[in-house]
Amino acid sequence: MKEYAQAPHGDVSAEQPNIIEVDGLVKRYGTFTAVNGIQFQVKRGEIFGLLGPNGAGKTTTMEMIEGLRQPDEGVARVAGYDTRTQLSKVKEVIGVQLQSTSLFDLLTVKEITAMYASFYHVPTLPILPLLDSVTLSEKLNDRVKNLSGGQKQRLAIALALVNDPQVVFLDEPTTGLDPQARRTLWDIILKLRDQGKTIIISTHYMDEAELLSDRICLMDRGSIVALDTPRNLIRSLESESAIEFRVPALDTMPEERRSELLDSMQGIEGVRQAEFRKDSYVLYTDQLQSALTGLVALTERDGIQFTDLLTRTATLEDVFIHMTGRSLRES
Ligand SMILES: Nc1ncnc2c1ncn2[C@@H]1O[C@H](COP(=O)(O)OP(=O)(O)OP(=O)(O)O)[C@@H](O)[C@H]1O
Repeated sequence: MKEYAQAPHGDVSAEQPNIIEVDGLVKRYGTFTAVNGIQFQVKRGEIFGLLGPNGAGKTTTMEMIEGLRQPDEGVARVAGYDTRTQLSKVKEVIGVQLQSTSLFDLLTVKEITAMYASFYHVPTLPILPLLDSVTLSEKLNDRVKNLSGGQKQRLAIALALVNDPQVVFLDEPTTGLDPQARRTLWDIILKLRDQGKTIIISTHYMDEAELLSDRICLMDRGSIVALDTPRNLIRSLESESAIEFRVPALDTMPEERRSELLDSMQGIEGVRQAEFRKDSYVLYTDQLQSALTGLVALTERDGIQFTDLLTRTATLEDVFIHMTGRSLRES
């Protein structure tokens, strides 16, 4: 199996010019504010991940940048073009992956690609090499309805690339796909970046965001909670490792005793942060050995049994929980 651990994060030089500028974007639906005054820049050639739980405002943000949705306030510029007033220019330089459900089921792969190409006034890419680049050349004459989920998503990406755009928008491209199909798509996305394309990808999978993105914009409830490289986001926890375990006696423990226990754990040498989450304790540390030793000493002293102990490296999920108090999945 291919090894993804070495994904080339941070290749994009800080000196690259901005290709997208988002300044104070707001979107309201009635009294509900879906996007609440966000601001960021995307550099040419980077993969920029929008990561957040369902309803965080990722799609709305992307659609305002694409010019598909009018912001109530603020400005988005793509390659210098204002998406409100220069939409036809914006359309020439962007490609947008459509959700597979909106593809025409009865057309063949080749026909739908030719149809999309015919929409453009700018020169489009030759169809066969384009479909080959998303490993669909063998499916040329198959009807869209007969494609698998992964093949449909690859076709949707090919359609987004037909005008050879500078910026490609991918909205949750791997949702619902099996692990192999996700990996195939990741390969295609990384190759697009190698070709110099700028990619904005939204996802609620933290592994995907971490693997693909040069920088990640963590969103929650319409706002940006953090924006940095995956490595720096995790570093912001100041803890490389997390220790998780359960204490079965907790169910019968008085509330006061529970919080005393959490305070004691917080006091273990090397523990930077102690949290109680769902039914488990989570300790964050940069000194795994001394935190573990301290935990064993504490529980022995107080006669507390723990179970299901595991140690792991800290992840973006931990960053999100630290920032918002909720997990990416449960929000
Ligand atoms: N047309 C609309 N009318 C009313 N509310 C809307 C509309 N479109 C989106 N919303 C609401 O705005 C919020 C943000 O939605 P958005 O689709 O941007 O989130 P998201 O982060 O992309 O989530 P998901 O992963 O579920 O697509 C949600 O609470 C959603 O219900």
